[in-house]
Amino acid sequence: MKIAIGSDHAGFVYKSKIAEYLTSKGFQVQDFGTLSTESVDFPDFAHPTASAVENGEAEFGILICGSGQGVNMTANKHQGVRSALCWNTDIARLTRQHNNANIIALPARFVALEYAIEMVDTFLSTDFEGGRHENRVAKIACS
Ligand SMILES: O=C(CO)[C@H](O)[C@H](O)[C@H](O)COP(=O)(O)O
Repeated sequence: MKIAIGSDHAGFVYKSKIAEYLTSKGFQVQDFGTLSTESVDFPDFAHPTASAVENGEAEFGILICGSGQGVNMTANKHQGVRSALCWNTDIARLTRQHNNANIIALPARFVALEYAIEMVDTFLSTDFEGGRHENRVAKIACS
C-alpha cells in the first residue's frame, strides 16, 4: 500500500519515525518533507502530500505539525481528501469507519510518539463501514 507523508518542522521527528516504522512493515512511503527541524510553513508540505492522495498516487496520507490543525485545514482544501485530526485511537478508528478519512493529521506536540504510531496503525488497518455512512460521506463534497 502507498502512503504519502508530510510535516512541518514541529512534526519532522515524528514523520521520520513513522515513515521508518511503516517502511519496516512493508508500506511504500513517499515523503514530501520537510527534511529537518528548521522552521518552515506547513502548507508547503501539506499541499503536496494531500495532492498525492487527491490524484490517487497514494491511498492514504499522514500529516503532522505541532497541533495537527494547520496541516488538517490545508489538506481539506483538496477535492476528495477527507483529512481527520486525531488525538486518540478511538477517533482514528471512527474516522475510518464512519467518515472514510483518507488522511490522518497528528499533533506532534500533544501526543507521545508511541501513541501517534498506534493511531497510524489503527487508521491504516480499519475499513470504512459503508452502509448509512455512504450517503453522508458523499454529501461532504462540494460540486
Ligand atoms: O500550524 C500549526 C498550527 O495549526 C502547527 O502546529 C505548527 O506546527 C506550529 O504553528 C508551528 O509553530 P512554531 O512556533 O513556528 O514552531
